[in-house]
Amino acid sequence: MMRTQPLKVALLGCGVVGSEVARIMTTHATDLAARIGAPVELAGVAVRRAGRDRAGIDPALVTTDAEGLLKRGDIDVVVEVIGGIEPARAHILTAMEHGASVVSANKALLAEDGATLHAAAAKHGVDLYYEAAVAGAIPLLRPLRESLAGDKVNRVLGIVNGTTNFILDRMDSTGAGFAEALDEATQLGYAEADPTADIEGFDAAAKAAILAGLAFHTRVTAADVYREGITEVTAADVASAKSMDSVVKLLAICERSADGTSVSARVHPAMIPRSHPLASVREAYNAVFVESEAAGSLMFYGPGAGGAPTASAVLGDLVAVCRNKLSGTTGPGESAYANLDVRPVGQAVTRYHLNLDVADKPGVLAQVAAVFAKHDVSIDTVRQQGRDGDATLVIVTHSATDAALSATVDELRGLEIVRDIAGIMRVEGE
Ligand SMILES: NC(=O)c1ccc[n+]([C@@H]2O[C@H](COP(=O)([O-])OP(=O)(O)OC[C@H]3O[C@@H](n4cnc5c(N)ncnc54)[C@H](O)[C@@H]3O)[C@@H](O)[C@H]2O)c1
Ligand SMILES: N[C@@H](CCO)C(=O)O
Ligand code: NA
Repeated sequence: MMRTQPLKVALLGCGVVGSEVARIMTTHATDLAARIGAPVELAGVAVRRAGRDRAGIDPALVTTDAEGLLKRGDIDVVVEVIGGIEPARAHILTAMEHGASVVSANKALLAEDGATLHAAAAKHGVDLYYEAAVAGAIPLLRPLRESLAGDKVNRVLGIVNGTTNFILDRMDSTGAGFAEALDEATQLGYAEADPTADIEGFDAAAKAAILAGLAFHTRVTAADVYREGITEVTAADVASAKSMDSVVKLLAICERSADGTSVSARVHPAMIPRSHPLASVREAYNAVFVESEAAGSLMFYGPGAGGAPTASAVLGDLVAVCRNKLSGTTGPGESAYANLDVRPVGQAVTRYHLNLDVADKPGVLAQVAAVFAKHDVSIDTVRQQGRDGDATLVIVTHSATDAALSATVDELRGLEIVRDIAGIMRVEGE
């Protein structure tokens, strides 16, 4: 039976995502009502600046007083698509205190202080859903939170930032340098005016924290995630990867340790073989592998950004929390019972690629190999390219800790025969 009394929705923020949420709520109102079991009504839209023409939105609903809207007392669900930490956090807490469930796309806030929001949701008996916060439209958090709740996830590995994937893809396909590829991403509207959060890896690190928390039932914040962006990736690095039939991708990697007692999360550029499924993720798409004990490897792929795709995830959450409201229940809350240690990256092991410019004379290879051996870094392959008396050694190691590799590089730099070390990059996916 369809309830005739509508569920009231307050929209906070009416930018790229918010305007698409409002549009779909209007154009798909009949279907949404049928799926929920009650109509949903846009009861208010909080914006930063009033007076703008917002297509399809009744100007009478628009307010700059978000707190006033939330304190009215008749709002059932709040959709937060402002972004950033404050005032988004304050608004979400006010909404929950007044009995509203919350749908948010705010990865920065969830990764910094998800615990406070989850605690408030539990205290006030409301929902907190945020599928749009990671990998946009791709259903990923619900599968982790619900579909895989009976399995044991060991690893989550993926491309979770569209802007940087677009830049690296262009560098690979055209040979462009980083700055040139960033310009193109900006012109095409992929990169924001201030692209720092994307290119320095903050956006991906926030997403990695959220993924690790859900995957391992452990609180992981953005500060726990090791982070390197792509600003140091050069055309030469990409060319070097190409010569090894590999591509450079910005990866988010969340792992359970072999003994199962700790987890780690890291975001950094890495070389992966061109044959790896993540290598074929082009332009601004996202893709995430989830490796779990019983299910094996699952791959999630699709648009990770953009107004309409992100709104799709928001609307899916909206339907879910409205259904819960109607049936007087809430969905799963925070699951952090495992409380595993979160390891620093220095202890995480990966393979490394590096280019050493060395003098081309007898004994050089042995001296270089001795330094690797001294720091317990085992060499997998060495390829030598000669150049007028000098040579470049392209070295790929077996798995080593970041700390061991750094110590190796430091000592190599001190050798008289080593002219330069470049292209230091992790190697994943083999
Ligand atoms: N755009 C995407 O592709 C995408 C994808 C996934 C998640 N997200 C997340 O969605 C959220 C919104 O992103 P967006 O791309 O729509 O950003 P946006 O900048 O286009 O929109 C945010 C809107 O909020 C408004 N705003 C700022 N402060 C406000 C306040 N105090 N009260 C009311 N409104 C206020 C701004 O004026 C702006 O219109 C962010 O958390 C973002 O990380 C975006
Ligand atoms: N800036 C983000 C938006 C989606 O979260 C990206 O490029 O992936
Ligand atoms: Na998603």
